[in-house]
Amino acid sequence: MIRLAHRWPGLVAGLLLLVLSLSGALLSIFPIVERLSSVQADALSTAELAERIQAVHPEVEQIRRRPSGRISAYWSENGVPRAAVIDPATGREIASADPNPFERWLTRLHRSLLFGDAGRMVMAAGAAAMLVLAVSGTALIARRAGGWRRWFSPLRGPLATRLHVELARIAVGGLLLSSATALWMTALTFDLLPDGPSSRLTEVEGGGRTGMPVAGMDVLKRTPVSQLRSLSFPDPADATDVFTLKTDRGTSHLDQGTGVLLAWSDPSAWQRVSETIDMLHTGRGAAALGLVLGFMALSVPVMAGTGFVLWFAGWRARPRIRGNVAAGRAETVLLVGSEGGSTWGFAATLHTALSAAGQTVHAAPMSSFEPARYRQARRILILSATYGDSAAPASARGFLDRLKFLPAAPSAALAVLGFGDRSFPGYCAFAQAVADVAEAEGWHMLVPFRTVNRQSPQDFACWGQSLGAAMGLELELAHQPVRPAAFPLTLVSRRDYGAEVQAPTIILRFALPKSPFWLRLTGRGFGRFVAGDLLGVLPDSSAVPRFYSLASGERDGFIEIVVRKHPAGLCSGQLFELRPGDAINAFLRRNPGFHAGRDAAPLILVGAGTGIGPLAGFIRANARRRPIRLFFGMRHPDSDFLYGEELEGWRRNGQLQRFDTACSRARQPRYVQDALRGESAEVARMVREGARVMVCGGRDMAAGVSAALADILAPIGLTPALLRAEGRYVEDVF
Ligand SMILES: Cc1cc2nc3c(=O)[nH]c(=O)nc-3n(C[C@H](O)[C@H](O)[C@H](O)COP(=O)(O)O)c2cc1C
Repeated sequence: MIRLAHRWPGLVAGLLLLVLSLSGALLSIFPIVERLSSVQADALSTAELAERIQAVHPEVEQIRRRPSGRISAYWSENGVPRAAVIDPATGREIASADPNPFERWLTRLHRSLLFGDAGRMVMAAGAAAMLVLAVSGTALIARRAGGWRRWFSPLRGPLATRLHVELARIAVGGLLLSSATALWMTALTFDLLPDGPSSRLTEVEGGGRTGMPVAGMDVLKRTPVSQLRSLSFPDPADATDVFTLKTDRGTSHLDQGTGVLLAWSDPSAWQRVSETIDMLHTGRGAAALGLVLGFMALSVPVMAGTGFVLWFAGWRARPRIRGNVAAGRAETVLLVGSEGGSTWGFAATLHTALSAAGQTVHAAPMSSFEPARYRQARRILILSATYGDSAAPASARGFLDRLKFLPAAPSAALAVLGFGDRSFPGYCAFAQAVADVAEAEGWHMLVPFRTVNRQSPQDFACWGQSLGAAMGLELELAHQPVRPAAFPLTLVSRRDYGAEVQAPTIILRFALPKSPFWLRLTGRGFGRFVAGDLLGVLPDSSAVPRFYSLASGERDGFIEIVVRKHPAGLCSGQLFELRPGDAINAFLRRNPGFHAGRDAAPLILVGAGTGIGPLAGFIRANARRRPIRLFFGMRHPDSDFLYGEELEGWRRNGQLQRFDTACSRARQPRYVQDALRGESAEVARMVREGARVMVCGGRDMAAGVSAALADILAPIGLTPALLRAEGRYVEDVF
């Protein structure tokens, strides 16, 4: 909803916003230029100023002072009205009082697009669009950052996103102010707000005398020029006419024969508010603020450009399903939960097969779930992946909550198919949770919950058969996984380990691929990454990627992974064949659940075998020298001590406080959990002081580490589960 409120005003009013912001930014320069070029006379009294001007121009009718301090005078010469900027020191004219024609044109363009009242209304609509964009943008930034307090937290994602959000979080305050004040000023222009003085002056008449010199009038002597707005002179031939003095405090009338104050009126509260708003919007009287707001307005063209690029990239990346029927007309509603996009491919295959069987099918992301719209639906089919600890993939965010809070289960029957990878501890856990909640809420299940491991076409075809049987259809789902978009990565170096202990392992280092600016802008480049993210490697004859934890971050300038050779493993087999100069096809997948973070909390890193990869990446990136302790398990120090030399170097220069190793095939075999127990007092102390524990390696090792940690933490009243709930115990297991 907020996203829609942000997208549409931006797309519809984009050009208008460009004109508004650019003209506004240029206009913000004039007040400061005027202020710097005006001769200031704030130390003078209004009486002295009026006397000097009257000495040079006896016919003077009015003196005005602008918020910049510029003084101008108005008089008639032979019946012709004249106006000039005045030097307050001499009372003489120094320049024409007419505004600069460019400034006048720009002001008209900014206020009304040069089209009078109709133009004013269009520009007001532009200001309203800007206000909606600023408010919705503020909410989106806070949501993205994870709360208001994290407003300036570091950003990730494509260049266009980062530019857009980075500028927005600096400029949004100024844009909110400029657009809200613009709307107020438009309302004033169209008389939609009251704007008169609080006590209306009744007709004031002089006492019938004339000729008192201005220099002698007490009120004018007591009014410093810094408070003056205007002084209107009376007609000397009309003894009832009076002086009118307008200052920051109000309006007064003076007898021209005695200088006596005849009447006074305060400005109304509305007037004061309107004047403040005028000042905030135009910078007149607050030139420096005006300039700051002008600078902020300059961010609008960049945000409009990047906003358009983001919308266009999202529109292009949206999965296209041919013949998708509207939600209200479909008998079958197909909801998809996907992060990397592969589940959409399965959904397209299912959509095609059901449509060919005569069904009307609507496919949509799970996040758009709204049962009230599915008026004709007889069944809802959910295909969903799982990411991390039972977490929802991107296109299914918020689904479970909406499911739980439905007033009643719909009459349509439900089928849930989970997509996942058995190597993760929470195999298909999110899809399973969806099926469990739906059953608990009383949904009728069309077929039992099933799963698809590693995008297996066979698992999918099998589920298709049971679905077809339940629907009374012949459903053959022959899915060909689509190869994800990948980048060629060239191998720079390889280091071999572990052959002697039957654990052949390599550390592979690839060059960073160079992506053109346009691809980086739209997020289609290789992307930014840190250690702990994943590299999806596509073996030559398969469309299904294998994921490896990254042992380096983008800042290191290379891509590094650690690979163990699996007997008959297709991908690891191909990686072991690589020689420097050879290339593979790979892509990046973010893994925020296993990042070291940028805070200073101490880290306890525990890994075995190839699990050292991301942990080594964290240590390498530890430029700030946060306290890190490493526990590393291997088979034999002479054979598979991965990163052995680097670890010693990192320890010497303070990036690593200490490391302990455990060797399972040494003379005294030990596992990494034994090393952890050997340091239990120190581990407990670090945890008590806020350390985070990060474990990477095989599932058995992770279970052993968890058990050891449970024993170590028991005396201080903590458990691994408690730490996990606080995000202080994370695992990356395989
Ligand atoms: C970072 C990451 C975390 C994952 N976490 C899990 C998980 O916890 N459980 C699971 O069964 N599968 C997990 N998977 C595997 C994906 O769910 C599986 O590959 C799925 O087919 C991807 O579908 P998608 O491309 O539509 O997102 C994970 C994959 C990645 C890359």
